[in-house]
Amino acid sequence: MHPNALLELATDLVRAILKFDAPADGVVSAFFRQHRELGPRERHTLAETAYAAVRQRLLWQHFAQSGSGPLERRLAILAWQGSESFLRGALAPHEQTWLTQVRGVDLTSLPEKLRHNLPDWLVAPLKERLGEEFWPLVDSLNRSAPLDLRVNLLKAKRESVMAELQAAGIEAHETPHSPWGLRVEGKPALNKLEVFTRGDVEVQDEGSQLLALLTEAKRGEMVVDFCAGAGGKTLALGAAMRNTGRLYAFDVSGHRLDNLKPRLARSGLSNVYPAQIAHERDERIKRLAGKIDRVLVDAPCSGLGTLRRNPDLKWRQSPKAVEELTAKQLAILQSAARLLKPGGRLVYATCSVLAEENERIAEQFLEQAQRSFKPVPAGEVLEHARVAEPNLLVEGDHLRLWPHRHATDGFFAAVWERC
Ligand SMILES: C[S@@+](CC[C@H](N)C(=O)[O-])C[C@H]1O[C@@H](n2cnc3c(N)ncnc32)[C@H](O)[C@@H]1O
Repeated sequence: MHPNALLELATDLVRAILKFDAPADGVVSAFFRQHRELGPRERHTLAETAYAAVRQRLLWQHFAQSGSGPLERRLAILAWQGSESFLRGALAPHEQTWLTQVRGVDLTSLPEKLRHNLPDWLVAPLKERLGEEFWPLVDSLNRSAPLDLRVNLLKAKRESVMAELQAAGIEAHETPHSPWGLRVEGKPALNKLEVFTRGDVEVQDEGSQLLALLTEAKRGEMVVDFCAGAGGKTLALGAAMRNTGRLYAFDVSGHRLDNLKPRLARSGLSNVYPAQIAHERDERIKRLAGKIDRVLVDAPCSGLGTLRRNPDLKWRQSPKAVEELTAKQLAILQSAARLLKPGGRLVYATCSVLAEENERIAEQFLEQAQRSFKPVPAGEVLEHARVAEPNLLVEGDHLRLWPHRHATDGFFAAVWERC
């Protein structure tokens, strides 16, 4: 494709993605469905450029005040993630001069807002919580997330998967904490490899694996994954149960649960019972009250711990949306808690970094449930689950993961035992 034709497409995609009227990954997929002629390298350049435009939107918009031509073309030029010579081949002489001038600006001289590219309402709580670690977090959010795999121990061992990947020219090493995890070098396509189609591995962030490990589901137990979605954690729980007992995968979204089906087929699990529920007080929940050994509540949340993968969320979320979510989170947690039998374990988790969605929900839950639930320190559970160096993963009684500290998404989890 001619360089300018690709830059024009990048301009169109940047225009579409910056409307923020739909999740960025959906906008990119829809764009590629309309442009089936594009090859993998072109798709990669377009997607990465669009994501870079979202990640550093404030900086690029500041620079794009100079220059000429359509604003989105200037943004696409600034955020370009393909080859430099290809880009230069697309630019008119005045654009070349402008780009060189802009690239010469000393970024350290710019106001903070243009360097962190975050909305004000998010900056304040992050600075308060992280202090000097705020800037390392900002740096980590501007990098892409590593590719982590969870080995399905029902079917394979970590060493054998590593050897098979290596034979396919893919370097992978053990994740630092999860005993199930592998971290792959680069971003190789995996979905056609036998090790994947056979169900020996699933793509899963190490942080998500740690949430399943905290649940410590065991052989023969009755377990509920209350907000199962496409079942990333369901699959990990089912394998931990060695395909025995009963694992209910609940979600209000039938569409998301449908995405669990092919993954379930690959995994070899037959102990999983997916079920769409109408809401958290569904009849099904009432029928199972007091009968369940372990419940994982991977609650719907702002997703602000996943900004490396979903940078659009920082512009699409708002304090009002977070407030609405917190009411839902507490309601789901309280309802899910009724499922547990005495001695049973409840795990509440989010992929948010905000205390409102995390510690505050855990506190409110315990205030109302202190006679029936007692907190369990996450560090002790992780140690018991053979997670390496659990002390690095916790703040007080809770699991707290950060992209800049742990190279995982931002995650929170609290654990309780039913008295
Ligand atoms: C963070 S996602 C779950 C991701 C999933 N556990 C995984 O590992 O792939 C939260 C899920 O909660 C679901 N949800 C929202 N409201 C719910 C409710 N009232 N009861 C149960 N699930 C709910 C959403 O449909 C969404 O799939």
